[in-house]
Amino acid sequence: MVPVKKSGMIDRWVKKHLVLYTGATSHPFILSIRDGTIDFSSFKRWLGQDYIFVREFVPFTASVLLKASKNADDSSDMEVILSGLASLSDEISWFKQEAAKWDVPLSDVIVHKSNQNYCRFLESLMLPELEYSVVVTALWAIETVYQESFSHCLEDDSKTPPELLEACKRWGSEGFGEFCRSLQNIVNRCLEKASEEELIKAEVTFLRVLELEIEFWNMSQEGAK
Ligand SMILES: Cc1ncc(CN)c(N)n1
Repeated sequence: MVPVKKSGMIDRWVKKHLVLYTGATSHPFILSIRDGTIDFSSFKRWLGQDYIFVREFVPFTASVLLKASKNADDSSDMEVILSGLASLSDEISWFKQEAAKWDVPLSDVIVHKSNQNYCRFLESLMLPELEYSVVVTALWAIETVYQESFSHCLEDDSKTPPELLEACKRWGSEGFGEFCRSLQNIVNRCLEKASEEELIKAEVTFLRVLELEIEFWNMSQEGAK
């Protein structure tokens, strides 16, 4: 008999919320990179705002790591999350280099409302009372939106401008995909054991991440409103 692979909660949620998920992972901003029509001023806007976001993302990821060290029932969770945290150091350096290349003064970036909302949401997830299963779901969702999005820009028939290939490879490459799959396995395992209340909280958190990611892409594409 062929063993039937039990699909995890994440697959079920992605199917259930496919419209919102696709909205975040195939946003017009990303599609404009993929088809080569992107307006470089949008890319520069995204660059400056995302630098601010990533700086906020560091303490959030550290807070997930702390919860993993206290609550994870598999010690390898800590190693996966630590590798993600460690790579953010390189990511910040990359943003600084890229900003210099594109003439984006990072010290003068005015934090856009959508970015402020997202950073505030990250702060709310750092509260100690928030369960590990909920915050690791958020970490998975945040990383996966970038992974899926940028991987579209590396597909064979994409016309991604050469100047943007490095950015696309940072998140769209197989290595980052492997990291996201490891996070997905952690989330599925945590959710299998979660209470009904925790499951609802994790699903709501997943949906909020998708909404905030869409708003972030909208801001990058449309500019400050
Ligand atoms: C808004 C946003 N979302 C996700 C990522 C990937 N760490 C990011 N850099 N920025």
